[in-house]
Amino acid sequence: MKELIGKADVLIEALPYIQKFRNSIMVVKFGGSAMEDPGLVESTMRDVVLLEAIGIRPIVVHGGGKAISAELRKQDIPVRFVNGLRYTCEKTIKIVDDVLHNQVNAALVRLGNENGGKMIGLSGKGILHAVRTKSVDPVTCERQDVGFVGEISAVNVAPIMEALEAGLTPVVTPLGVGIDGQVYNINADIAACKIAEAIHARKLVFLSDVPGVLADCENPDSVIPTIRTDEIDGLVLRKVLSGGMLPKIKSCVEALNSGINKVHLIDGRINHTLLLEIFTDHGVGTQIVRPDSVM
Ligand SMILES: Nc1ncnc2c1ncn2[C@@H]1O[C@H](COP(=O)(O)OP(=O)(O)O)[C@@H](O)[C@H]1O
Ligand SMILES: CC(=O)N[C@@H](CCC(=O)OP(=O)(O)O)C(=O)O
Repeated sequence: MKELIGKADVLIEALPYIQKFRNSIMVVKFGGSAMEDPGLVESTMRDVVLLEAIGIRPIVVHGGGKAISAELRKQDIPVRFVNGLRYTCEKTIKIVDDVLHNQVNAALVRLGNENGGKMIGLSGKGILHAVRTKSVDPVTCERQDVGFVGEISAVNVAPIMEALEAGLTPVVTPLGVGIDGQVYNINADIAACKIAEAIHARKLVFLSDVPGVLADCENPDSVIPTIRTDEIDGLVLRKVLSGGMLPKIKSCVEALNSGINKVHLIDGRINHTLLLEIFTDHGVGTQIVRPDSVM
């Protein structure tokens, strides 16, 4: 009996958070690096189903960088990243489109629905308008061509809003299309931030393969619990942030500056980390805030 009452206590503890976030739109960026363990992927999608079931309106924007790299290697196509962005040649963009849509998106939607969710896969191609971009070195500002990589010029929120209004959870691929019809590869972190901005999401959470932003990448215990946006340039210059963390943090700053209240970076390799972040006060991972926001 004691054990059963304990379970009910857990539900009651979540009550203020359920009341706070009910009807709120929450963007969950599910990184490819947190998708290595199939059991965890299913558990994460089940957590999203729980959010949906209690009246929070989640939008999943997923990555799939590791799955894309694996497919490129299988086809003997070199894998190259420049400041966190994949060099994307003509062959690569086709593989990116195929892997994101047919492998990653399809699997996430299926897992969500098998667990009682109402998920719908949406290609970013109907949502993200893009123009070809270059990679910019965060320290030297040197620009480098990275092929068919897009910068988001506009977000068509209609397909996402239609899905939400129909009670569905959109699961979105990070792809965009130019006015000429060219498909562009878009970093999923940037896609998640731009969608969160355009849709005025209440919360934006990144699930990745690190416990948070680390002061020392070699030391998993060095998580920085809170980072103010005005501290980020210093972290970049001191090379505390590198690789995949660069587009993530850069786009978080833009999202915060355009009205998103808080961004959270949490460890997608830990079971139920998303629920812990939303329904407890324990503060897992790193939160990124504007200097003026109350902590
Ligand atoms: N200071 C830092 N703290 C944590 N991770 C960092 C840091 N700097 C660079 N990284 C790298 O960023 C990676 C996460 O970004 P990325 O590989 O793009 O993951 P995702 O698939 O979740 O987008 C980590 O695995 C780590 O290698
Ligand atoms: C331009 C660019 O780098 N696009 C990414 C898109 C997928 C992605 O961002 O996946 P993660 O979130 O798993 O890193 C790529 O090709 O890997």
